[in-house]
Amino acid sequence: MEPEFELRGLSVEYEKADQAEGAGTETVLQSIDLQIRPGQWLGVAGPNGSGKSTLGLVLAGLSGYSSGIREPGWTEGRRIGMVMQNPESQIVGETVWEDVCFGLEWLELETAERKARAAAALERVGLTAKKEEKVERLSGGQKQLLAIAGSLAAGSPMIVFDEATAMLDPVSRERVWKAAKDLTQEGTAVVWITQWMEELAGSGAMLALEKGRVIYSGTPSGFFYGKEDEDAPSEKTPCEQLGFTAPYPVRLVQELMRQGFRLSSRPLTVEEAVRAVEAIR
Ligand SMILES: Nc1ncnc2c1ncn2[C@@H]1O[C@H](COP(=O)(O)OP(=O)(O)OP(=O)(O)O)[C@@H](O)[C@H]1O
Repeated sequence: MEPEFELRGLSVEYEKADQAEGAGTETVLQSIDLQIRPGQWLGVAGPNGSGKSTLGLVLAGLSGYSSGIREPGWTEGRRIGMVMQNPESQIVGETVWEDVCFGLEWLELETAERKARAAAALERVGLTAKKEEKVERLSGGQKQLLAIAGSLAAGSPMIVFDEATAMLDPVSRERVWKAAKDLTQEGTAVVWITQWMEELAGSGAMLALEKGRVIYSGTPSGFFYGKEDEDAPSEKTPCEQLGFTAPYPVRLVQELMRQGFRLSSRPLTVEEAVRAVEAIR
Protein backbone atom coordinates (compact mmCIF):
# COMPACT_ATOMS: atom_id res chain seq x y z
CA MET A 1 0.00 0.00 0.00
CA GLU A 2 1.28 3.48 -0.84
CA PRO A 3 2.07 5.69 2.14
CA GLU A 4 -0.55 8.38 2.48
CA PHE A 5 1.85 10.86 4.07
CA GLU A 6 5.49 11.16 3.23
CA LEU A 7 8.29 13.56 4.10
CA ARG A 8 11.47 13.45 2.07
CA GLY A 9 14.57 15.35 3.13
CA LEU A 10 12.47 17.86 5.00
CA SER A 11 14.27 20.60 6.91
CA VAL A 12 13.09 23.50 9.04
CA GLU A 13 15.29 26.49 9.77
CA TYR A 14 14.53 29.47 11.96
CA GLU A 15 16.23 32.83 12.23
CA LYS A 16 18.45 32.72 15.28
CA ALA A 17 16.68 34.42 18.15
CA ASP A 18 19.90 35.19 20.00
CA GLN A 19 21.72 37.86 18.05
CA ALA A 20 24.76 37.42 20.33
CA GLU A 21 25.32 34.08 18.60
CA GLY A 22 25.63 35.95 15.35
CA ALA A 23 23.20 36.37 12.51
CA GLY A 24 22.00 33.35 10.60
CA THR A 25 19.67 30.46 10.90
CA GLU A 26 19.22 27.57 13.28
CA THR A 27 18.36 24.18 11.79
CA VAL A 28 15.57 22.73 13.92
CA LEU A 29 14.76 19.73 11.70
CA GLN A 30 17.29 18.29 9.32
CA SER A 31 16.62 16.01 6.34
CA ILE A 32 13.68 14.16 7.82
CA ASP A 33 12.41 11.16 5.85
CA LEU A 34 9.27 9.45 7.02
CA GLN A 35 6.23 7.63 5.75
CA ILE A 36 2.86 7.24 7.43
CA ARG A 37 0.26 4.83 6.12
CA PRO A 38 -3.50 4.95 6.78
CA GLY A 39 -4.27 3.43 10.19
CA GLN A 40 -0.64 3.44 11.24
CA TRP A 41 0.45 4.48 14.73
CA LEU A 42 3.77 6.31 14.58
CA GLY A 43 5.40 7.04 17.94
CA VAL A 44 7.82 9.97 18.11
CA ALA A 45 10.28 10.45 20.96
CA GLY A 46 13.18 12.75 21.71
CA PRO A 47 14.59 14.98 24.43
CA ASN A 48 13.43 18.56 25.02
CA GLY A 49 14.25 20.79 22.08
CA SER A 50 14.91 17.91 19.68
CA GLY A 51 12.25 19.14 17.24
CA LYS A 52 9.25 16.93 18.08
CA SER A 53 6.70 19.74 18.26
CA THR A 54 8.11 21.35 15.13
CA LEU A 55 7.72 18.03 13.32
CA GLY A 56 4.16 17.70 14.69
CA LEU A 57 3.26 21.18 13.42
CA VAL A 58 4.69 20.44 9.98
CA LEU A 59 2.78 17.16 9.84
CA ALA A 60 -0.42 18.91 10.92
CA GLY A 61 0.09 21.49 8.17
CA LEU A 62 0.24 24.27 10.77
CA SER A 63 3.83 25.18 10.12
CA GLY A 64 5.92 25.60 7.01
CA TYR A 65 9.33 24.14 6.20
CA SER A 66 12.48 25.40 4.55
CA SER A 67 13.27 22.61 2.13
CA GLY A 68 12.28 19.07 1.22
CA ILE A 69 9.09 17.43 0.08
CA ARG A 70 5.79 16.84 1.87
CA GLU A 71 3.31 14.71 -0.08
CA PRO A 72 0.75 13.48 -1.02
CA GLY A 73 -1.72 13.67 1.91
CA TRP A 74 -1.66 17.43 2.41
CA THR A 75 -3.98 18.32 -0.39
CA GLU A 76 -6.50 21.09 0.00
CA GLY A 77 -9.63 20.31 1.93
CA ARG A 78 -8.09 17.57 4.05
CA ARG A 79 -7.62 18.88 7.53
CA ILE A 80 -5.01 17.11 9.64
CA GLY A 81 -5.96 17.09 13.30
CA MET A 82 -3.72 18.13 16.14
CA VAL A 83 -4.17 17.60 19.86
CA MET A 84 -1.73 19.69 21.84
CA GLN A 85 -0.22 19.25 25.27
CA ASN A 86 -2.15 22.07 26.90
CA PRO A 87 -5.89 21.41 26.55
CA GLU A 88 -6.56 25.14 26.89
CA SER A 89 -4.59 26.04 23.79
CA GLN A 90 -6.95 24.54 21.25
CA ILE A 91 -10.40 25.67 22.37
CA VAL A 92 -12.23 27.61 19.69
CA GLY A 93 -15.91 27.45 20.65
CA GLU A 94 -17.75 28.55 23.77
CA THR A 95 -19.79 25.38 24.13
CA VAL A 96 -18.86 21.80 23.34
CA TRP A 97 -21.24 21.78 20.38
CA GLU A 98 -19.86 25.05 18.95
CA ASP A 99 -16.33 23.78 19.36
CA VAL A 100 -16.88 20.50 17.56
CA CYS A 101 -18.76 22.28 14.77
CA PHE A 102 -16.01 24.88 14.27
CA GLY A 103 -13.79 22.73 12.07
CA LEU A 104 -16.76 21.92 9.86
CA GLU A 105 -17.35 25.54 8.93
CA TRP A 106 -14.73 25.31 6.20
CA LEU A 107 -16.20 22.24 4.58
CA GLU A 108 -18.99 22.72 2.12
CA LEU A 109 -21.57 20.55 3.82
CA GLU A 110 -25.34 20.65 4.10
CA THR A 111 -26.48 21.72 7.57
CA ALA A 112 -27.99 18.30 8.27
CA GLU A 113 -24.74 16.57 7.32
CA ARG A 114 -22.73 18.94 9.49
CA LYS A 115 -24.96 18.28 12.49
CA ALA A 116 -24.88 14.53 11.95
CA ARG A 117 -21.09 14.50 11.75
CA ALA A 118 -20.68 16.63 14.89
CA ALA A 119 -23.16 14.49 16.84
CA ALA A 120 -21.49 11.25 15.73
CA ALA A 121 -18.04 12.57 16.69
CA LEU A 122 -19.20 13.58 20.18
CA GLU A 123 -20.83 10.20 20.60
CA ARG A 124 -17.57 8.46 19.63
CA VAL A 125 -15.57 10.19 22.35
CA GLY A 126 -18.33 9.92 24.97
CA LEU A 127 -19.17 13.63 25.20
CA THR A 128 -22.78 13.60 23.97
CA ALA A 129 -24.13 14.40 27.44
CA LYS A 130 -21.85 17.47 27.61
CA LYS A 131 -23.06 18.90 24.29
CA GLU A 132 -24.48 22.12 25.77
CA GLU A 133 -21.74 22.51 28.39
CA LYS A 134 -19.34 25.44 28.31
CA VAL A 135 -15.93 24.16 27.19
CA GLU A 136 -14.25 25.93 30.13
CA ARG A 137 -16.16 23.63 32.47
CA LEU A 138 -14.71 20.43 30.99
CA SER A 139 -11.83 18.60 32.63
CA GLY A 140 -8.45 18.52 30.88
CA GLY A 141 -9.09 15.01 29.62
CA GLN A 142 -12.54 15.95 28.29
CA LYS A 143 -11.00 18.91 26.45
CA GLN A 144 -8.53 16.54 24.77
CA LEU A 145 -11.40 14.24 23.80
CA LEU A 146 -13.23 17.27 22.40
CA ALA A 147 -10.20 18.10 20.26
CA ILE A 148 -10.25 14.53 18.94
CA ALA A 149 -13.98 14.87 18.20
CA GLY A 150 -13.29 18.04 16.19
CA SER A 151 -10.80 16.17 14.01
CA LEU A 152 -13.12 13.20 13.69
CA ALA A 153 -16.02 15.38 12.58
CA ALA A 154 -13.82 17.03 9.98
CA GLY A 155 -12.82 13.59 8.67
CA SER A 156 -9.10 14.07 9.32
CA PRO A 157 -7.07 11.27 7.76
CA MET A 158 -4.32 11.83 10.32
CA ILE A 159 -4.22 13.24 13.85
CA VAL A 160 -1.04 14.43 15.56
CA PHE A 161 -0.99 14.12 19.35
CA ASP A 162 1.76 16.33 20.80
CA GLU A 163 2.31 15.13 24.36
CA ALA A 164 -1.46 15.18 24.58
CA THR A 165 -1.64 13.18 27.81
CA ALA A 166 1.17 14.95 29.67
CA MET A 167 -1.17 17.07 31.78
CA LEU A 168 -3.77 14.37 32.43
CA ASP A 169 -4.36 12.02 35.34
CA PRO A 170 -3.95 8.28 34.68
CA VAL A 171 -7.66 7.63 34.02
CA SER A 172 -8.00 10.50 31.53
CA ARG A 173 -4.70 9.53 29.95
CA GLU A 174 -6.01 6.03 29.35
CA ARG A 175 -9.25 7.36 27.82
CA VAL A 176 -7.47 9.65 25.37
CA TRP A 177 -4.98 6.90 24.48
CA LYS A 178 -7.83 4.43 23.93
CA ALA A 179 -9.76 6.91 21.76
CA ALA A 180 -6.64 7.36 19.61
CA LYS A 181 -6.07 3.60 19.38
CA ASP A 182 -9.67 3.11 18.21
CA LEU A 183 -9.12 5.65 15.44
CA THR A 184 -6.32 3.62 13.92
CA GLN A 185 -8.67 0.63 13.67
CA GLU A 186 -10.77 2.72 11.30
CA GLY A 187 -7.87 3.84 9.14
CA THR A 188 -6.95 7.17 10.72
CA ALA A 189 -3.20 7.58 11.01
CA VAL A 190 -1.97 8.64 14.45
CA VAL A 191 1.30 10.40 15.20
CA TRP A 192 1.91 10.11 18.94
CA ILE A 193 4.61 12.45 20.25
CA THR A 194 5.62 11.58 23.78
CA GLN A 195 8.35 11.55 26.38
CA TRP A 196 6.65 8.64 28.17
CA MET A 197 8.50 5.52 27.16
CA GLU A 198 5.55 3.34 28.23
CA GLU A 199 3.43 5.07 25.59
CA LEU A 200 5.85 4.09 22.85
CA ALA A 201 5.67 0.38 23.56
CA GLY A 202 2.44 -0.07 21.57
CA SER A 203 3.59 1.88 18.49
CA GLY A 204 3.50 0.11 15.14
CA ALA A 205 6.57 2.11 14.18
CA MET A 206 8.50 4.83 15.89
CA LEU A 207 11.19 7.35 15.35
CA ALA A 208 13.45 9.17 17.74
CA LEU A 209 14.82 12.65 17.23
CA GLU A 210 17.95 14.24 18.60
CA LYS A 211 18.97 17.79 17.71
CA GLY A 212 16.58 17.81 14.77
CA ARG A 213 17.79 14.57 13.20
CA VAL A 214 16.23 11.14 13.15
CA ILE A 215 18.59 8.97 15.18
CA TYR A 216 16.31 5.92 15.17
CA SER A 217 13.52 4.73 12.91
CA GLY A 218 12.08 1.26 13.38
CA THR A 219 10.19 -0.88 15.86
CA PRO A 220 9.84 -0.03 19.56
CA SER A 221 11.57 -3.34 20.28
CA GLY A 222 14.72 -2.23 18.43
CA PHE A 223 14.59 1.13 20.21
CA PHE A 224 14.49 -0.42 23.67
CA TYR A 225 16.59 -3.58 23.18
CA GLY A 226 19.02 -2.48 20.47
CA LYS A 227 20.11 -4.65 17.58
CA GLU A 228 18.78 -8.19 17.28
CA ASP A 229 20.91 -11.28 18.08
CA GLU A 230 23.32 -9.71 20.46
CA ASP A 231 23.77 -12.03 23.41
CA ALA A 232 25.70 -9.57 25.49
CA PRO A 233 24.90 -6.13 24.14
CA SER A 234 27.78 -3.77 24.71
CA GLU A 235 26.46 -0.92 22.59
CA LYS A 236 23.97 1.45 24.08
CA THR A 237 20.41 1.02 22.91
CA PRO A 238 18.87 4.02 21.08
CA CYS A 239 16.74 4.56 24.20
CA GLU A 240 19.84 4.73 26.40
CA GLN A 241 21.63 6.96 23.89
CA LEU A 242 18.90 9.53 24.38
CA GLY A 243 19.10 9.25 28.13
CA PHE A 244 15.61 7.84 28.55
CA THR A 245 14.69 5.07 30.96
CA ALA A 246 13.04 2.07 29.29
CA PRO A 247 9.65 0.86 30.61
CA TYR A 248 9.86 -1.32 33.72
CA PRO A 249 9.15 -4.68 31.96
CA VAL A 250 11.98 -3.97 29.50
CA ARG A 251 14.44 -3.20 32.31
CA LEU A 252 13.41 -6.33 34.17
CA VAL A 253 13.96 -8.50 31.11
CA GLN A 254 17.28 -6.81 30.33
CA GLU A 255 18.46 -7.66 33.86
CA LEU A 256 17.34 -11.27 33.43
CA MET A 257 19.28 -11.43 30.15
CA ARG A 258 22.38 -9.99 31.86
CA GLN A 259 22.06 -12.74 34.45
CA GLY A 260 22.12 -15.34 31.70
CA PHE A 261 18.44 -16.12 31.24
CA ARG A 262 17.63 -16.78 27.62
CA LEU A 263 14.34 -15.32 26.49
CA SER A 264 12.90 -16.14 23.12
CA SER A 265 11.13 -12.78 22.73
CA ARG A 266 11.76 -9.13 23.54
CA PRO A 267 8.76 -8.14 25.63
CA LEU A 268 7.63 -4.53 25.98
CA THR A 269 4.65 -4.83 28.31
CA VAL A 270 4.05 -6.54 31.65
CA GLU A 271 1.83 -9.15 29.98
CA GLU A 272 4.46 -9.95 27.34
CA ALA A 273 7.17 -10.15 30.02
CA VAL A 274 5.11 -12.61 32.07
CA ARG A 275 4.62 -14.81 29.00
CA ALA A 276 8.33 -14.69 28.13
CA VAL A 277 9.36 -15.61 31.68
CA GLU A 278 6.78 -18.43 31.81
CA ALA A 279 8.30 -19.85 28.65
CA ILE A 280 11.71 -20.36 30.30
CA ARG A 281 10.37 -22.20 33.36
N1 LIG B 1 8.93 29.57 16.07
C1 LIG B 1 10.21 29.30 16.40
N2 LIG B 1 11.20 30.19 16.15
C2 LIG B 1 12.49 29.93 16.46
N3 LIG B 1 12.91 28.79 17.02
C3 LIG B 1 11.98 27.86 17.30
C4 LIG B 1 10.59 28.06 17.01
N4 LIG B 1 9.92 26.95 17.39
C5 LIG B 1 10.83 26.11 17.91
N5 LIG B 1 12.07 26.65 17.86
C6 LIG B 1 13.32 25.99 18.30
O1 LIG B 1 13.37 24.74 17.71
C7 LIG B 1 13.95 23.78 18.57
C8 LIG B 1 13.05 22.58 18.67
O2 LIG B 1 11.86 22.95 19.35
P1 LIG B 1 10.62 21.95 19.49
O3 LIG B 1 9.59 22.65 20.32
O4 LIG B 1 10.22 21.46 18.16
O5 LIG B 1 11.28 20.74 20.32
P2 LIG B 1 10.57 19.61 21.19
O6 LIG B 1 11.36 18.38 20.95
O7 LIG B 1 9.12 19.57 20.91
O8 LIG B 1 10.81 20.12 22.66
P3 LIG B 1 9.91 19.89 24.00
O9 LIG B 1 10.02 18.45 24.34
O10 LIG B 1 10.62 20.77 24.99
O11 LIG B 1 8.52 20.34 23.70
C9 LIG B 1 14.22 24.50 19.89
O12 LIG B 1 15.58 24.85 19.92
C10 LIG B 1 13.34 25.71 19.79
O13 LIG B 1 13.90 26.77 20.51
